[in-house]
Amino acid sequence: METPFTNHLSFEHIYEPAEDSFLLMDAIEADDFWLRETVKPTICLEIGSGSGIVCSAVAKFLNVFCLATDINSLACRATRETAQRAGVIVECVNADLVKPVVTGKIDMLIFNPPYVPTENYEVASSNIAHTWAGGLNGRQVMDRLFPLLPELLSERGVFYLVLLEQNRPQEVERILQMQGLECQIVMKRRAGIEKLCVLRASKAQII
Ligand SMILES: C[S@@+](CC[C@H](N)C(=O)[O-])C[C@H]1O[C@@H](n2cnc3c(N)ncnc32)[C@H](O)[C@@H]1O
Repeated sequence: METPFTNHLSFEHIYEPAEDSFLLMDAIEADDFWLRETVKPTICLEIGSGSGIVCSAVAKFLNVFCLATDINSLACRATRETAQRAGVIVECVNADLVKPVVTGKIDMLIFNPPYVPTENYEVASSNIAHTWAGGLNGRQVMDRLFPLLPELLSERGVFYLVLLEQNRPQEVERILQMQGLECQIVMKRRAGIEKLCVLRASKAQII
């Protein structure tokens, strides 16, 4: 997948693309055939788009219409700029998780969440803390999304989530399986001291 340029951005208040961003893009690229042949996504939503590097790359790679949300308004602006420079349109809304998004229509949902285990008070303590501080087990933000998934995803919808080993990926798998989603860890990577993986949770049949 072609990586969009982000050198027009300052990373003082938004997340600078890192190993987790690239792992997510690689995991999606590895599903290329299945995505094109089975999911055939028409609407993709990235939650927490940051610089916009992931949704812009996905919009271009799969030729899919991308929506994005970010709780940081500066990230929303960055996302729009990155998309424009990549030659795609991404509508980014300044919102908490998926608040304004129409449910039942999302074929592809992407989230590289704030996943670092911290004290709960650190979550949302600043724009930059929003990018990494995940509270207890690093799951405070992503756990709020899980109950919304069955309604949010379309009949063939698929969800890609970046997780850290300390987030207890197997526990997350069980939570999502209980909501009728088929789950699999599709990629793992070590980045310094972090052990990262991408979990895929799907309504569409996996071949
Ligand atoms: C780890 S960064 C990922 C940025 C980008 N997607 C990437 O992979 O490079 C997490 C992003 O989620 C955003 N975020 C954190 N909490 C959020 C929430 N409740 N709703 C929407 N976005 C949120 C942060 O502002 C940040 O941009």
